[in-house]
Amino acid sequence: MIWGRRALQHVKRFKRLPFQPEGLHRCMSAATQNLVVEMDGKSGVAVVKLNKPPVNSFNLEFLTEINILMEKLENDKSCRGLILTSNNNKIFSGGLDIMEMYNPQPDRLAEFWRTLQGMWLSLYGSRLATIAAINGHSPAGGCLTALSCDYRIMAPGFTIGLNETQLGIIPPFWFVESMINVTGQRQAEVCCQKGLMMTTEQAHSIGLVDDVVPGEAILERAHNEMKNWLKVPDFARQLTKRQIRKPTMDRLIAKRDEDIQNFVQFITKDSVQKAMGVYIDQLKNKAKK
Ligand SMILES: CCCCCCCCC/C=C/C(=O)SCCNC(=O)CCNC(=O)[C@H](O)C(C)(C)COP(=O)(O)OP(=O)(O)OC[C@H]1O[C@@H](n2cnc3c(N)ncnc32)[C@H](O)[C@@H]1OP(=O)(O)O
Repeated sequence: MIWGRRALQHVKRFKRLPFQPEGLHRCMSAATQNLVVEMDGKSGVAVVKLNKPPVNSFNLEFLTEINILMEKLENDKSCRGLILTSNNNKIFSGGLDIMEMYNPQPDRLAEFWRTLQGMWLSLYGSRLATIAAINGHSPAGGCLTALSCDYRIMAPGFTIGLNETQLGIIPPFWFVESMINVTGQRQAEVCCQKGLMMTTEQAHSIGLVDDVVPGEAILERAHNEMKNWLKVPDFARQLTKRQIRKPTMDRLIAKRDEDIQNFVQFITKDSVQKAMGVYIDQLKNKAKK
């Protein structure tokens, strides 16, 4: 588990999650209730439901909460698998909280990005078998989160993609590499450059999604798939995953500060702030209609 020093400082502001590995437990975060965790001590599978209305967008506090939980699961020897889904059956995650990037305080903006890097590093590099049960729309940061898992199951009728270029934003190299590593270079070139939001079926056809299952059956399917992953001895699976993912992770670890600086410089540009203001107005007006 890889932690930024500043992220750890931030973590101290949150209460510890009352995590109990034995038996079936439902544990709500004492701090914000943004995560619903169901841990089955018998199978060693934790189901984590994103539960931050209205759209499970990732702000600094939510990312920190996820990082705390990931650390707990990583350290819990009885936990072997993680199924990540949403408590909202229409939206898996709306991606990064746009309000974190609009009129930001530079220090908080940098901390926000470092914490997102931490979330990606911990999920992408997790020793756990990880399955995303994508039961709703999953743009941008939502797509990145799904891409960080080992396997993706998606319900029909929704959209997914790294749509940053459509918003005039450049997806960072680790977003793009996550896509390349799942879909291959050619498909990643097309969908990242064009900022495509794909239907479930389109995402399935390019390998971004491994399986398409109706929303009501998605968790059952995820549990069945998890059983297959957990038939493999943990040690062999974990080291193989590490071998495959390490070069991508190492590239971000080596450039973490530079990546934060690029992000802060880019987001605080007047032109980017102006475009973001227009985009937020469009979102809010759409919501009013
Ligand atoms: C070198 C260079 C390096 C540069 C490096 C820069 C890298 C940046 C990388 C960025 C990654 C990202 O994830 S950027 C974020 C990208 N995400 C998006 O664009 C998603 C936008 N949202 C949507 O498409 C939709 O809202 C969707 C999630 C499908 C849900 O649709 P619905 O119709 O169900 O709901 P809506 O009515 O639209 O939204 C409900 C409310 O939630 C708000 N809302 C929706 N998405 C939100 C979001 N992401 N953040 C905050 N708030 C959001 C709306 O404004 C509404 O607020 P009220 O009106 O107050 O109720």
